[in-house]
Parts: sequence; C-alpha cells; structure tokens
Amino acid sequence: MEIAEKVRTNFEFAGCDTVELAKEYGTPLYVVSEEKIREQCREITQSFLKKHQNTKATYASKAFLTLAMCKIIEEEGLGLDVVSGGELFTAVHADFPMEKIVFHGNNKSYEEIYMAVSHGVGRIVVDNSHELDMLEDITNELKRTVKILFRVSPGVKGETHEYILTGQKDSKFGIPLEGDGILQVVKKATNSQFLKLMGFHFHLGSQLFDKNAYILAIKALTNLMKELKDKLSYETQELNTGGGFGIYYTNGDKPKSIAYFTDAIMEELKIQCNSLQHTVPSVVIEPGRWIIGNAGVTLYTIGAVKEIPNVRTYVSVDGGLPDNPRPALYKAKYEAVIANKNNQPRDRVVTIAGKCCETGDILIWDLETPEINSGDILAVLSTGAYNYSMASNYNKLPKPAVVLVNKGKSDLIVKREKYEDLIRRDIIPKHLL
Ligand SMILES: Cc1ncc(COP(=O)(O)O)c(C=O)c1O
Ligand SMILES: N[C@@H](CCCC[NH3+])C(=O)O
Repeated sequence: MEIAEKVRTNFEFAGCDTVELAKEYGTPLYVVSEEKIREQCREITQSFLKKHQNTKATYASKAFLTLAMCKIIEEEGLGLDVVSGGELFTAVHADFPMEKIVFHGNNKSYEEIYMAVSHGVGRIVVDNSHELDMLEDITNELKRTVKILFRVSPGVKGETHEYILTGQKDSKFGIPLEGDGILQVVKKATNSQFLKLMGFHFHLGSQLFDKNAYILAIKALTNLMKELKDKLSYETQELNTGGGFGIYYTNGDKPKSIAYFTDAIMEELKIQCNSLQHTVPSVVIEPGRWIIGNAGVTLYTIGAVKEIPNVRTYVSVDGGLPDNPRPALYKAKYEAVIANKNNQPRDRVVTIAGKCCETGDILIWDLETPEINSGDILAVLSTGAYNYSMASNYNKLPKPAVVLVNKGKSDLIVKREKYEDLIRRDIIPKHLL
C-alpha cells in the first residue's frame, strides 16, 4: 500500500522514481534518459537520413559529452561534432570512430589542429585563414590528407537570444560572404597538396523554431557555390547546415520535428541547385540540444525557505548557477516539479534560488508549487543540454554526478566531485609553505 502510494505521488523519469534516485545518488544530480536520447537519434535516422539520400548527422557534443554518451551516439550511427582538444580527447577515449568526427572551433590552437590531424578526424571545419595556414603546415609535416570545410557566416539572423546567435554578419564565427575572403581561402585550399576541400559549413544559432532562417542561409550558400563554380571551377560536394533546432522548455516554446527543418533545407537546396545548375551536395546536420535537451532533469534538495511578506518566497536548493548557468547567462526559463509531491495541487508561486553568493543565481523566478518544506526534492526539467557541459565550480561547489536511467534502471556515468577534486591541481609555492 505504502509503495503504491509512493509510485503514485513521486515524479517518475524513464521509469525511475526520482526521489529514490536522489536518495541513492545524492543531490544535486543530473539524470539522463537513455531511451529519450535514442528516440531522438532514431527520429533523425528515420525522417532525415533514410528519407534523403546522401545525408549525415553528427551530434554536437558540446551540449552534453561523457564517455557513455559517445557510446550511445556511436550505437545510434551518428557522427560527433567536437569543438576542442578536450572534447576530441573524450571521443578518443570512448573509441569513437575518428572518421565520423567533425572538428569545429573559431580559434583552434596549433596543438588542437595537430591532435585532430594525427587522430585522422573525418572533417576539420576551418574558420579563418590563420587556421588554414596552420593546417597546411601540419598536414605538410605529417604528410596526411585532411578533408576540410570552410565555415562561413551567411549573414542570416535567426530569432533567439543574442548570445546564442551565430549566423549573422557581425559574428566572431566563420568567413564573411562579403569581400573576396572566401575566394582567397578556396583558391589556397584547392591548391594545397594535403587538403581536400569538401565544401562549406554554417551554423545559424541555437534554440531556433523557424525554418526560414535556414532557407535564407541555403540561398546564400548556393549563390556562393555557383560563384565558386563559375570563377574557380570549384564544385562544392558537401554542405553542413549546423544545428540549432529548438526544444520545449516552457509554455510558449513550440518545438518542431526534425523533418520540419530538414525537409525545408533539402527542398530549398534542390530548388536552388537546379536553378543554378549545380549538383546537389551531400548534406550534414549537427543537432545538440534537440537530441539531449529533453532527455535530462536535475534533482535538487530544498533547504532554506524564506518568505518576504507581500514580496516573494525564496526557496533555496543545494545547487544553482554552477550546475546550470543558463538562467543567469540567457535568462533561460525552466519548468520544475516538487518530485515528492508531484500530484499535490500547486496553489502558490515561489522563486527557486541557488546557493551561490550571487544575486543572479535564480533558477526559476516564478514556479507554481504545493506547500514546500525543507528536504523536499525539486526536479528541474529539460536540463539535458548545456547544463552538465557548462557546469563550473564557482564557490568551490563540487560538480554533481550524472546518472543514466532507462526503464526503471539507473547507472552512474559520471561520479560526483569530491572536495579533494577541487584542490587536486593546486600547488603551494615553496616560499608560502
Ligand atoms: C558549429 C555548431 N554546430 C552545432 C551546434 C549545436 O547547436 P544546438 O545544440 O543548438 O543544436 C552548435 C552550437 O550552437 C555549433 O556551434
Ligand atoms: N550554450 C548555449 C548554446 C550555444 C551553443 C554553441 N554555439 C545554450 O546553453 O543555450
């Protein structure tokens, strides 16, 4: 009877009782649903890869990367987009197939490029001519051929928070379409002995809901392709259209299927290529958030509850800004439930505060809840993307553990940090001993 009652009232995620998870692994705790990740990957396979010929999908690992995640992505047959030596190192340690890695970044170091070339990654997306020069030196030294794309900034402004917008003209990412910068680098790459220029890449931004920005970018890119064909007899073979597909966080977010974006991309590409008499290149997409965002929840234990009469009630949790900087950075909004009171009527509005010495450390400004007591468990929803991967140790808070859940079972995939981990790399110089 007691167990039946618990099952009814506690918040379940991937068949697991989240209150039990909090007890077993402690809080704060990142919880990730394996089935949800696989479901998203399979939608990409069914509605994009199998529907349209000559297509590939890579998971943008910056959204959430662990060794276990690499294994799931590999099993689902997707590639991996990495953006740093650290992300590549993780993929290498997970034995991820290197030919399925796409290496990005707007300021890759010599060491990172060297590492990528030595490991034989499938593509390097070159962001600027400085990088192109380094890549030429490295491939000449190692005598290894590397397939590259150039990242361009298509001059298209999607609708999202300005900090996660990337495809506009005024952006640090990519080579501008204006001027002859592109012509110069294409000439250089096509004359290079070890570089094989496959085509171009753009990424418009993140948490986008409208296909129109992608359509505009395809128009800009196909015009570039035509220009390069006419002026340099260079034929683009591959177009990487980035990620950015939006997900549900709160009321008002209207997420779309992957096909909503990819059908539009493919259709526009075919129309433009036909009219410009250019062969249709292969197409790569690289979603991050769309795959992992809704697959994660974060569990916290509620501590202090402070009511300021006629102002608001602050409910503080044992994590906050260090495990989820998104509300502070982008004013990101989240939904949440009191996991141990999931079925109780929500008759009040509270503010969920983190435990950092930072006024801006507020996870949710207005959350409808039942009566709250210290010791209750808060589950913040849709925290799979850019939470664990953006976590810090601010205020020397140890990073939470990550648990993978599936059909009622749970596995620890990242251990909780200990206090010892926080000072592991500190050194006291002799004169201070
Ligand atoms: C080059 C590139 N590709 C893919 C992504 C993935 O973006 P999202 O997680 O919004 O799909 C990003 C991040 O915005 C990116 O910078
Ligand atoms: N970190 C951002 C997404 C940026 C993706 C990288 N270009 C977010 O949390 O929404």
